Amino acid sequence: MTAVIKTSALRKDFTVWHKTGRLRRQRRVVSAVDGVDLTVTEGELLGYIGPNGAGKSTTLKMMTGILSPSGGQVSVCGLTPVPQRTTLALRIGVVFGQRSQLWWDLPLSESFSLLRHVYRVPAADHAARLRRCRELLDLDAFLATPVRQLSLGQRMRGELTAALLHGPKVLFLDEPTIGLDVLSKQAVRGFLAELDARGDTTVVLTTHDLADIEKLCRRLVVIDHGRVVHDGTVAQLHAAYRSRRRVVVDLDAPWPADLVLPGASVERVEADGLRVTIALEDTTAGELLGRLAGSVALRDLSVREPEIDDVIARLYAGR
Ligand SMILES: Nc1ncnc2c1ncn2[C@@H]1O[C@H](COP(=O)(O)OP(=O)(O)OP(=O)(O)O)[C@@H](O)[C@H]1O
Repeated sequence: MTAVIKTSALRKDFTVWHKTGRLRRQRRVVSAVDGVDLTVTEGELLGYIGPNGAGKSTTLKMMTGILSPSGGQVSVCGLTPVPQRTTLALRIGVVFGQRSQLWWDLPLSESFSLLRHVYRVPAADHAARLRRCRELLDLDAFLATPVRQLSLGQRMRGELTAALLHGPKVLFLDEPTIGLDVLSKQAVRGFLAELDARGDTTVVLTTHDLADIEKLCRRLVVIDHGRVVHDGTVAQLHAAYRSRRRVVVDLDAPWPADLVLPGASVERVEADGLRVTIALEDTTAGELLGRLAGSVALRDLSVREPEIDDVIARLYAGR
């Protein structure tokens, strides 16, 4: 597999000054990215997550040539981002929440035409890519609307299109679903899933919306205080943090507090003892059911898979 993005011991330090008195200031160095080693291969869709201030945007800015590293190496499409920024711009697409590639006073469609000239895209390629985006992102209803009048969800769909019209090899997305309504989120996720299925674009996605991760990413890199604390699949993350399945049982008579459940623990008792949530630690739902059937008046039962929010919350809390 070809490595499209490679970083080794990548660092970024910022110097910040704090006021310590009326005229005094103290210098402090913040290591926003503190030795990140990462390899992303062609066609991967990588989720890059972490709590606020973890260093996600700073990493993306170094990968896209906006910021120079303080140390280590970064290469994207075989190029060194800052010195080769102009060449790199032709090979990557970028959607950063705060920045826009669109012309605010022009209709969306005119921004797309201008971008074709900026990137010198052959007309047929441009038309084919735009057609696909129009279909998948449902753009037609607002193509003639000036960008400043678009809703956030409409603009984000426009930004995604703008980032892809020159056919980049790598797409960097910083919080593409933040603040979007349910339908726009679905449209963006569906679009990214389709992009992933085609396999010709490598995507790096930062998000605080863990549903994005669950729906889209096989591989997840978690960064905290500038360091990688997990690199693997979502399933591996659950295994590492011993995520547990839960069984919720509804009863006809209150839960007997003295009941012993080997390999499981009672997490919550509600509804006057008629609903109990049990975490499976070292047993299966089947074994638990067998045990419960002889001891309590079961009315209903459901099994809940571990939620990624839980495991991520535990990971962040343990830092
Ligand atoms: N230009 C800057 N000058 C000084 N400090 C900065 C600068 N940019 C980022 N930082 C600091 O570097 C750290 C990492 O910031 P970064 O924006 O990369 O985090 P993030 O993971 O993207 O966070 P968020 O989820 O809140 O967007 C933070 O402590 C931040 O305050």
